[in-house]
Amino acid sequence: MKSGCDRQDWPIGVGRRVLAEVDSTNAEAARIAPDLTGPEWILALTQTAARGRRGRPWTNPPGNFAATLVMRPTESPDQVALRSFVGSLAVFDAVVAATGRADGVALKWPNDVLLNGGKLAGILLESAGSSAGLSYFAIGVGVNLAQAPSPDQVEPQALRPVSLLSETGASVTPEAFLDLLAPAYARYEDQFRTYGFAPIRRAWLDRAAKLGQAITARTARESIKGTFETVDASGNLVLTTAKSRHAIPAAEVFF
Ligand SMILES: O=C(O)CCCC[C@@H]1SC[C@@H]2NC(=O)N[C@@H]21
Repeated sequence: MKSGCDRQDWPIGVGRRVLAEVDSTNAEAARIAPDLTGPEWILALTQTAARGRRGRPWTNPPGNFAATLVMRPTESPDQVALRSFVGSLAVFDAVVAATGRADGVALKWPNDVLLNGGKLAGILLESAGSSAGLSYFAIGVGVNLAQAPSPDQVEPQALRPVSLLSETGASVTPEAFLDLLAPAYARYEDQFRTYGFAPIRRAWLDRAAKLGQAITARTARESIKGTFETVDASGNLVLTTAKSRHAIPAAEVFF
C-alpha cells in the first residue's frame, strides 16, 4: 500500500483547501467559482448537507472522503459532461494506489466506483452557465473510506454500499486519499485535453462492470433491459435489445 501523502506529486497550479465542516463541497465550489484563479480541490472533513445524484441526499459519515474539484471550463458543455468519466477513472486509480490491488474494483456507468460488487464511491458533476458557455464546473467525489451507509439509507434496488476499510482493511484518511486522487485526476485531465475522449473511453471500458451482460437502464420515460454493448463517443450508454439499439444519455442503471 502506498503510504498516504506524497505531496510532491501534487499537481502544479492546482489549489487545495481543507474545511473542517461545510454544507456541501459542491455548494462551496459554486460559492468560490467567481473568484477562482485556477483549479481548486475543496476537501471537507464533515458535510452537513451533502448531495448525491438526482437530487438525493448523500450520507457522509466521519472518516469518509468528500471533496470537489472546481474549474473554469474552456470547452463546450458536452465536453465538460465527459469529465464524469475522467473523474471516475481518477477515483479508480486512487483506490488502487491506496490498496495496492485492482481486483474487485470496477466502474459502473456513468460514474460510480464499485468494490467487490458494492458501491464504494459516487461522483456528482455540476456546472453553471448556458450552452453558449459555462462559468464553472465542479466534480464532487464521495468515497466510503471508513464507513458505508446502511442499505436502508439507499434506494431499494441500489447496489449495497461498501467501504474501503471493511472490504480491504485499508485505513486511509481523507487527506491522504486526496493526495492520491488529485495527481490521478490531473493525469487523466491532461490526457483528455491532449487526445480527447477516445483514450478515456477505452480506459473506462477496460474497467467497466457488466460490459456485454444484461443490465437495466431506467430513464425518465422508460425502463430498458438489454445487453450493455458499449459507451459511445459521446459518453452515452449503448444497450441492445432483441428489437433495437439504444444510445442513452442519462439513466439510472441496475444490475
Ligand atoms: O449520488 C452519487 O452517487 C454522487 C455522490 C456525490 C457525493 C459527493 S461528496 C462531495 C461532493 N459534495 C456533495 O455535496 N456531493 C459530492
